[in-house]
Amino acid sequence: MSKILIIDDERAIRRALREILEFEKFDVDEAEDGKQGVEKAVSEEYAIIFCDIKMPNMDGMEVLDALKDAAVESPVIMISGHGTIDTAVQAIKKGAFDFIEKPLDLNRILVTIRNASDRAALVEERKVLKKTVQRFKGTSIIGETPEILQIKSMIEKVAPSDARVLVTGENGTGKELVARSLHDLSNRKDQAFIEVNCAAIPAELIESELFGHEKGAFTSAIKQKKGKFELAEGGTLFLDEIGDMSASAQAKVLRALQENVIQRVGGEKDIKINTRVVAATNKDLRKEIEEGRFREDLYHRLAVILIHVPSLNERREDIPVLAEHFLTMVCNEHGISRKNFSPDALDALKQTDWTGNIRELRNIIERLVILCGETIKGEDVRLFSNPKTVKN
Ligand SMILES: Nc1ncnc2c1ncn2[C@@H]1O[C@H](COP(=O)(O)OP(=O)(O)OP(=O)(O)O)[C@@H](O)[C@H]1O
Repeated sequence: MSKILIIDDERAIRRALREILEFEKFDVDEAEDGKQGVEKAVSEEYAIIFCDIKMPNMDGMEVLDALKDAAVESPVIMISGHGTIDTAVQAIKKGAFDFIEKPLDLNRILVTIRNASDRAALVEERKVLKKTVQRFKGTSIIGETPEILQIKSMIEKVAPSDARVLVTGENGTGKELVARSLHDLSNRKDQAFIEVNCAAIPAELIESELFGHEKGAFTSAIKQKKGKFELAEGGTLFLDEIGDMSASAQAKVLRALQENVIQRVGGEKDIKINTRVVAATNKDLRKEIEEGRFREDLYHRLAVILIHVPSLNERREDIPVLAEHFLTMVCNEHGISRKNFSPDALDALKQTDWTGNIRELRNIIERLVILCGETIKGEDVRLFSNPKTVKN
């Protein structure tokens, strides 16, 4: 239920407004002077604020200024008496949403509330968009160790070419982030980036997933479907966990890469494709080849450029900058003011054994943000990260 704040020194006005608003199923809060009103508006989020213009000590205009300084975004509706209409007009110029006049008119109040609610919904939408943009921005590759700087420079060099790239590294090291950066910095950036997790799709479905199928190709193929190679036309196809692909799918992917054509399952027509392939694996593909599980010819087609992402334990110097980055990101996502790390918290994070790499670091920071106070301390890290993994 939306909450509305009434700031007015006159109890009778507060009571009358409250009755109207509660009848309309709003949750109502009151403040009997400007100072108390500002305090409430800063500490709690209100859908709408009603504020009297003429009040002793802090008047409505001063309240408006204070709310603006505190970046309170709730629409403010001024309550104006006979002598204050001019001031009410000034208030609108200053950013108040609207004003109502005493004596209170039910219809006028309801119309104003409806308009303000629409505005509040827009403000909310803008906040969500802002967070999404921040999250998206947060996907740039963070790190300053020589290993990461080398990866970034490699991405910049390789991205604009159409060369295929094989990204290797343990789970959670940032392989997908590398693949996305390659796409974002390429001439294909305005076309699709399509991801296929080869390990997550059952062997019997992977071919249809990658190449599509014709109607009737198999029992459940009730209509024709395009595969990911076609959907990524002009863009980038990211084949994640390629080391888990079945032998028969490997043979078909090889043909697609050699000839730049595919055939849908159950189809006979060759379809030309212009799709850049970036693949990733946490497996040692050389070993997979030796043991007969991965085709060497496919390996050479995929690994024109090799980018290896080191584990987080191999680049502990990046932990503070990554931790600060995730702290900002997580606080924004949760809509709370930014917390901070004490120096010993950063030391404790640096000493932790990160078997799950950056994904695990991000998760632990989210846990710390939710569970700890304003300043996250070393003892918090030891308590809330997996205790067995902290090195002494
Ligand atoms: N250098 C980095 N800077 C900022 N964020 C990163 C970095 N590396 C990884 N991340 C973040 O860590 C998480 C895991 O990264 P990503 O999914 O790219 O790893 P992955 O190696 O592809 O994992 P998996 O092998 O399990 O698929 C993501 O949220 C990603 O945005």
